[in-house]
Amino acid sequence: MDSIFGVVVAAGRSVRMGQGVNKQFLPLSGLPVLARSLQVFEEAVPVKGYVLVMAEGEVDRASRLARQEWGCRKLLAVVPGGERRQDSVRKGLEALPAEAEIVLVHDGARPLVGVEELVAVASEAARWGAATLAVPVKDTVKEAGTDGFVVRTLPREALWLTQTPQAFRYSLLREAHQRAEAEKFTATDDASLVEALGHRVKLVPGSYRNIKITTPEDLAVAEALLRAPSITGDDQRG
Ligand SMILES: Nc1ccn([C@@H]2O[C@H](COP(=O)(O)OP(=O)(O)OP(=O)(O)O)[C@@H](O)[C@H]2O)c(=O)n1
Ligand SMILES: C[C@](O)(CO)[C@H](O)COP(=O)(O)O
Repeated sequence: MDSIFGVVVAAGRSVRMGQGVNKQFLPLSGLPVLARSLQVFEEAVPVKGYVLVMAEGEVDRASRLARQEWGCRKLLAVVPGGERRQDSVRKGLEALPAEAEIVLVHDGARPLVGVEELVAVASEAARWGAATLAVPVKDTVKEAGTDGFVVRTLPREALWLTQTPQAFRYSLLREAHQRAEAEKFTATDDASLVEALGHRVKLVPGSYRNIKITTPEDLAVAEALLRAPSITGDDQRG
């Protein structure tokens, strides 16, 4: 059995949430978004431990809340993040113990992921080296020009929305981050950095419930989903 660890990033600025606070501290059905995200790592038995990445000024607060109020027992360290998401992930990776073989990278802003999804993506990473949860696109996607007109319509059958956790062999993800640093390459997810190495990333079908809390309406949607645990919408492909 591979040694599985996690990195949860929550060091962003929450600009699109527009409330002037870290969105991951906002309450979601009575519990902060971040507490819910960490709970999944606590409950996933194969996960041995995880590192939390926070903005520099929130490290102490998050550490106290997680350990004293949210009951986080597998939390190994809370470390300061960086300017870009990938900087925060890199700093989290550097704080993992040497025994880490598989690493799950998760957005603190995705509180609705299920334990079984987390375990599934880790298991695919153990097999393929790199894997990400993803769901098929439901809308028709247009590529636009700077003039605001459509350039082309993309073939929907081939399009997936990627989520987190994304899981990787630790050595592969470290190499991908080091290469991105050396080549000044920025990407919005870790899978892209691994793809840039020429390594294949396995898509693991996830759930439409696993939304990212980005704008205010996402909180309302997440509240509704928590009230209706049986709604998944995962069969609605087309
Ligand atoms: N420098 C950064 C940027 C983002 N994140 C984290 O990466 C996840 C996904 O990012 P996103 O949802 O875009 O969060 P923000 O960057 O905070 O959002 P915004 O662009 O609206 O400021 C979030 O959990 C966020 O806290 C991070 O740890 N460090
Ligand atoms: C990692 C991610 O959640 C996958 O969908 C997403 O790319 C994060 O992007 P953001 O711009 O930081 O929201």
